[in-house]
Amino acid sequence: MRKRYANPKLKFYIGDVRDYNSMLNATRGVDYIYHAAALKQVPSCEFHPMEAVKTNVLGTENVLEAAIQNEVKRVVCLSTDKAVYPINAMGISKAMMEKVMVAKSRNVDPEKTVICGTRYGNVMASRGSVIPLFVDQVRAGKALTITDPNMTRFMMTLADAVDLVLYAFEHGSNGDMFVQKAPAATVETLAKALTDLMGKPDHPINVIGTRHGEKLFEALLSREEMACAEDLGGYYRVPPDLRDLNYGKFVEQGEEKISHTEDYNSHNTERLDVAGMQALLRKLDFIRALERGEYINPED
Ligand SMILES: O=c1ccn([C@@H]2O[C@H](COP(=O)(O)OP(=O)(O)O[C@H]3O[C@H](CO)[C@@H](O)[C@H](O)[C@H]3O)[C@@H](O)[C@H]2O)c(=O)[nH]1
Repeated sequence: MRKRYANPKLKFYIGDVRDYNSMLNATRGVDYIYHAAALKQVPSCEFHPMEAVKTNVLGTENVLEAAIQNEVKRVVCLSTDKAVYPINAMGISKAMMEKVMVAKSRNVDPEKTVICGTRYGNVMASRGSVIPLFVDQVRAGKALTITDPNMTRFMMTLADAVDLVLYAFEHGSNGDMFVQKAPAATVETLAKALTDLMGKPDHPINVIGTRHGEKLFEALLSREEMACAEDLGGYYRVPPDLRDLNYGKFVEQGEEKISHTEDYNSHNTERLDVAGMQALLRKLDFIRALERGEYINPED
């Protein structure tokens, strides 16, 4: 990266979010932090859950504590839809990360530091994800490995994800969580959209079944969060729960609105059909290249 960007404004440190002192050192004199460091693969976290705890939970505590100590003005923490109603170790560790983020933000002086977060769904064509995998399978003449044709996922481009983080950066108050309203598609629709775009509409498909730790659909906001979310047009803002530790407020007072609210998930959001999915795919350079019969690495 140092050679690729060759920019004197960039500084690189050797360090680890697991090590508080290295975070303290790396955040000295810093104004803003985008905290994206994470173990993000579902299967590896499932087999090594304590590694996920160390990086995603304790690492976040280190980043935030160092940011507070060094009076960093703003910190945006990146989370995932898998942190909502989590069922796998990666999602559970990210849910705990969010709790750490909100707890820290409660006790911080907003004149000095603001800590907020974002949650997003699948970033299309990110490293190790299904779109580059399907493209490689088509190019290699191998059958597409579909887990469950009816499984849905929110679909976001990298540009959408960056916009969301910048929106949170500009508008966040302490403890706020931002999500972007996003469409979703079934895996079957995604596969059809891709094979058609690549001129292989009859490419074979192999249904392999749901993988370890996977959900049929993802939620970006729980129904409790939907009940207090502020609708900002393209985004939702969820303010932190600021009830204090007065136990009675949790036990004796309910919230009727929650009973009538649905969560915001990839089954009930806008559903893309094949044409809609293709329109979104065409926003990616490497997909437009594929349509022209060229191949460029999606990570370049
Ligand atoms: O061979 C495959 C691989 C995946 N899928 C499906 O494709 C969808 C997307 O899978 P994948 O691209 O592997 O992403 P996820 O497992 O949903 O996780 C990604 O998206 C999350 C947000 O939901 C991030 O938090 C994770 O870090 C990131 O890896 C899922 O429905 C999978 O079941 C298949 O059908 N066949």
